[in-house]
Amino acid sequence: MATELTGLQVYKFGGASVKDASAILNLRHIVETTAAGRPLLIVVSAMGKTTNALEELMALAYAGRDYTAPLVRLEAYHQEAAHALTAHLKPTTQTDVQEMLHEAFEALSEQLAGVGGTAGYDEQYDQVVSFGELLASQLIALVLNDLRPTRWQDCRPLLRTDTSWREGRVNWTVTENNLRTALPPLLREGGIVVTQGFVGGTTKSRTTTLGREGSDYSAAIFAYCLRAESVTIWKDVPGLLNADPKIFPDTVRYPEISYQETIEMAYYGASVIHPKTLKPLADRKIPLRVKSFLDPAAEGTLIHDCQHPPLAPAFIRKTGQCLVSLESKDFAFISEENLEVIFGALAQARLKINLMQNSALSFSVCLDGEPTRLAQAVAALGAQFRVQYNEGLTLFTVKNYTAASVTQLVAERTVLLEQRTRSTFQVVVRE
Ligand SMILES: Nc1ncnc2c1ncn2[C@@H]1O[C@H](COP(=O)(O)OP(=O)(O)O)[C@@H](O)[C@H]1O
Ligand SMILES: N[C@@H](CC(=O)OP(=O)(O)O)C(=O)O
Repeated sequence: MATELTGLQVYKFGGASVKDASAILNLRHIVETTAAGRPLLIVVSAMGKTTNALEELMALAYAGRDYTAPLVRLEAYHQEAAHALTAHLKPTTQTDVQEMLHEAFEALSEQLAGVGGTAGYDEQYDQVVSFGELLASQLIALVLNDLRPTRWQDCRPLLRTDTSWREGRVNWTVTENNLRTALPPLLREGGIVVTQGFVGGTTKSRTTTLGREGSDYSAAIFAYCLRAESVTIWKDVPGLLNADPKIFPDTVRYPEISYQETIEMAYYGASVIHPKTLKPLADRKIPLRVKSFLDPAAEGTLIHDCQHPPLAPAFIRKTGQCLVSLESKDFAFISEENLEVIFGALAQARLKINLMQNSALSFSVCLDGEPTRLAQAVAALGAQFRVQYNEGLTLFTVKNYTAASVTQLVAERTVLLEQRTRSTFQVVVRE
């Protein structure tokens, strides 16, 4: 029976914020100083680059190659963090951490040893790659339990997805019902629950993942289903900026921004927030804060249902793009019938269109350059169309562009395709 829970905060900590012992102690400090006495659900990602390491292990195991060295490295990385935490934990917690790591790595070794056989690659990938979040969430639950009663919750029996391996689609009805039954009793009276981002489970108790960088989305799923008061995602940046500071100099922070603007930025590729995160939050008008785990007292960005004056132009860079041009072999115009065939083949290959443009005889699409999927689409279209493509390109999008921002962007870059609406400028370039 579902019971109401009021005042729930959801905190999401990504890989960078839990990458080592000092990051985990910083997380504990944030919880201690910002969430005292309130029900708190913490969603965590795998530590640092663990998901990449697990992907590598999976690929080696599947290819029947030796994966001992990277597995030892991954265990040593987690052990190093546990070791550095020792002085900060109660003796019983230290023992619990050691036992947890031992059991988790035994289970991972067993899983890797069983890779192969009849199940497909993607299904087995999910069983292996989910370990990062399972490990990190258990470690953090133990560390926080020294501070305040904290429960670790395996999200797999609760967050129900279908069997779209590596991109599990959420069954919202079942998930909402499960979460609203299981979590409120654990969260009442200031309790903390720590669970995993990125991970879900099927009806048959198989593990699924929600797509790379999907932990932000997990936080939104939990918040939506539990009708949270707010979500905070803790990042290594001061908030949502008008561009990635690792790529663009002189960025500015948006103190406040609407769901709609943010959804568009995420859609165009602003990697700070997973694109699926905003819709569930907007549907229930749950505010999303982006805050810096390096400066938790700073204001950050508030994303919510609001009106605001025009924002400073936002620059978004998406690398690894492929520009495909299709021309009908019989010189026929690009017609609706042709487009139906083209879109059908792209959808079949699960390729995502980032930009498209048509002229009388040719149709161009800019896609994420996923080689296997691209080859599948090209093979399907090759009989009917002359297919040409350029790989290794970059798609820039400028939202709320000005003439000066566009001039600056295209200067000294080879432009292959350009498009603009009243608010958005997009250009495919070779850098
Ligand atoms: N518009 C933007 N504003 C802020 N950060 C951005 C933006 N676009 C891209 N980023 C990048 O997003 C990174 C944070 O996101 P991410 O690495 O996914 O965090 P985590 O994995 O810790 O959740 C920042 O370090 C920054 O380089
Ligand atoms: N660990 C997963 C999920 C995730 O969202 O991670 P992060 O929050 O560090 O982006 C990944 O790397 O894809």
